[in-house]
Amino acid sequence: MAALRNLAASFCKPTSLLSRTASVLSVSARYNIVRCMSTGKYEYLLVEKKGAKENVGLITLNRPKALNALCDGLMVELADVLDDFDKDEGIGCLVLTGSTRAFAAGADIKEMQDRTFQDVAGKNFLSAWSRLAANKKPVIAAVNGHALGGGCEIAMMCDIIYAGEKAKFGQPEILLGTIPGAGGTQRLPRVVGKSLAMELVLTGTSISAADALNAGLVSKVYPVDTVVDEAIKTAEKISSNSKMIVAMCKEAVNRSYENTLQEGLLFEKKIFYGTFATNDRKEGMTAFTEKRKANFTDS
Ligand SMILES: CC(C)=CC(=O)SCCNC(=O)CCNC(=O)[C@H](O)C(C)(C)COP(=O)(O)OP(=O)(O)OC[C@H]1O[C@@H](n2cnc3c(N)ncnc32)[C@H](O)[C@@H]1OP(=O)(O)O
Repeated sequence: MAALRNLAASFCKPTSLLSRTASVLSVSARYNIVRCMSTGKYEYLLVEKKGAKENVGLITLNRPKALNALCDGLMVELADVLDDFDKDEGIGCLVLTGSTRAFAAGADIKEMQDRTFQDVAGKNFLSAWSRLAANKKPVIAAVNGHALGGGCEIAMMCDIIYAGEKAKFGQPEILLGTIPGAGGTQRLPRVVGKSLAMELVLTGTSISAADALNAGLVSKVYPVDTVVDEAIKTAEKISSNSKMIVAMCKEAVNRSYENTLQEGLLFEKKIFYGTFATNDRKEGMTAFTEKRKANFTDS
C-alpha cells in the first residue's frame, strides 16, 4: 500500500502533472485525442514499481481488446510515463511488457486507415514514438505473444529483449500496403542482418521466439509465465549499479550503432575516462579492494 501511495504521490506532484498534461495536450491536440487526464490514471497503461527495493518501473501495455495496438493516446501516455520514471531517482531500470496474447500488434490500423499524406507527414505522425528509444534509463522488453509492426519496433527500441516461448516477431506492414515507420527497416537489419530483415519486411511473415533468439533479436527465451519476472530480476541487477555509470554505459553501447568502429572506440574511451570523475567509480574500486559491496550514490 505504501508503495502504491508513493507511486500515486509521485505521479500527482503538481509540476509532474502540469508538464504531463501540457505534453499530452500538445500531442493530443495534433491528433484530436480526446482523453480525460483529470483522474491521473492512464487509460492504456498499468504502471507499477517492482523489485525488493522498488527500484524497477514496470509498464504494462493495457489495451487488451485491440491486442495492445499502439494508438496515439497510448504512445503519448508511454512517453509521459517514461518522463516520470526518468525523474524518479529511486528507479534504475524499466520493464515494458504487454499481455500473454500480445506485446503489441502494431500501430493502430483503424486509427491510421483514413489518414492522408498531409496528416502523417504534416503532423509528424510517430513523433511521440522516438521518446522510448531516447530513454536514459535502460528498458527491458518482456515480450509474450504478437510483437508485430510497431510492436516489434518498440521492442527493438528497448535495450534488452526477453521473449516468452510463444512470442512472434514480425513486420507485416507490407501486407497493408505500407512499410515500417518506426525502425523496422533500420534497426532490424542491424540486429538480424540484411537477409532475414529483408525476408521479414518483404513477406510480412513473422518468426518465433526461438528463431529470434538464433538471429540475435532477443537475448533470452523463457516460459510464457516467467518472462516478466525474469525481466524484473535483471532490471533489479541493473538498478543495483550506479545509475550514472549505467547511463554512460548504455550511451556507449548505443553509439556502436551510429559510429564507425574507430569513432566508437574513441567515444568509449572518453566515457571510460569520464567515469574517473565520479564518486561511484572510486567507491566501486574501493569496495572491491576492501572486499565489501559497493554503496553507490549515483554521483
Ligand atoms: C508502426 C507502423 C508505422 C505501422 C504498423 O505497425 S502497421 C500494423 C502492423 N501490424 C499488423 O498488421 C498486425 C495486425 N493484426 C493482426 O494481424 C491480427 O490481429 C493478429 C495476427 C495480431 C491476431 O489475430 P487474431 O485473429 O488472434 O485476433 P484479431 O481478431 O485479428 O484481433 C483482435 C482485435 O484486435 C484488433 N487489432 C489487432 N491488431 C490491430 C492493429 N494493429 N490495429 C488495430 N486493431 C488491431 C482487431 O481488429 C480485433 O478487434 P475487433 O474484433 O474489434 O476488430
